[in-house]
Amino acid sequence: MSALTIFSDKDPSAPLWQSRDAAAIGEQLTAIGVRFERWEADRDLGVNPAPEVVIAAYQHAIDKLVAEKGYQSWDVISMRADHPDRETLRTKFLSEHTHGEDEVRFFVEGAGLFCLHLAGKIYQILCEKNDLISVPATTPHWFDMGAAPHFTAIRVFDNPEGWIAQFTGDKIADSYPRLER
Ligand SMILES: CSCCC(=O)/C(O)=C/O
Ligand SMILES: [Fe+2]
Ligand code: NI
Repeated sequence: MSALTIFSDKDPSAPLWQSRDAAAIGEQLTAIGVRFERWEADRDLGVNPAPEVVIAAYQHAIDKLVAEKGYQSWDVISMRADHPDRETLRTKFLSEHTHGEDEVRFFVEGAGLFCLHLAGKIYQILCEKNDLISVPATTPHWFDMGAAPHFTAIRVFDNPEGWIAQFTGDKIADSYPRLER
């Protein structure tokens, strides 16, 4: 079940607010300009699907996003507990960063923790299968896939090159809870 936990960005010791209720989560995230919706990730992908398989299975969802917002490229990120690059990638995404475009992700398997740093608060969003999230461009954030990652997400970009990030150099992520799994 997806979840949202909000902290002050000055105090990681106790959450200010927490919920697993979809409507309540949606309300909080809409208030800060984050799109969060439950879509249907109902296609059978088999075990460890290749990116082409994921794209083909969810072309209808990609087409919908492209028609809505004119996105220009997309890819698939899939991580498993035995992936040889899991630690390197976990460390990279755990560094606070921004993008010059909205961060649009559709989770079609597993889960990951998005952490947004905005308006003096940290919004930790546990995204799970079926969740579509769009984080506004320039929002400082980090992402935790956990020590034993298991997720597949479609990433949709507003530029032909794909994933481009600017790291803020802020070590704030080190003080906040990580994905517990
Ligand atoms: C579920 S996609 C996570 C990796 C990524 O693309 C990103 O920008 C994290 O912040
Ligand atoms: Fe990001
Ligand atoms: Ni799975």
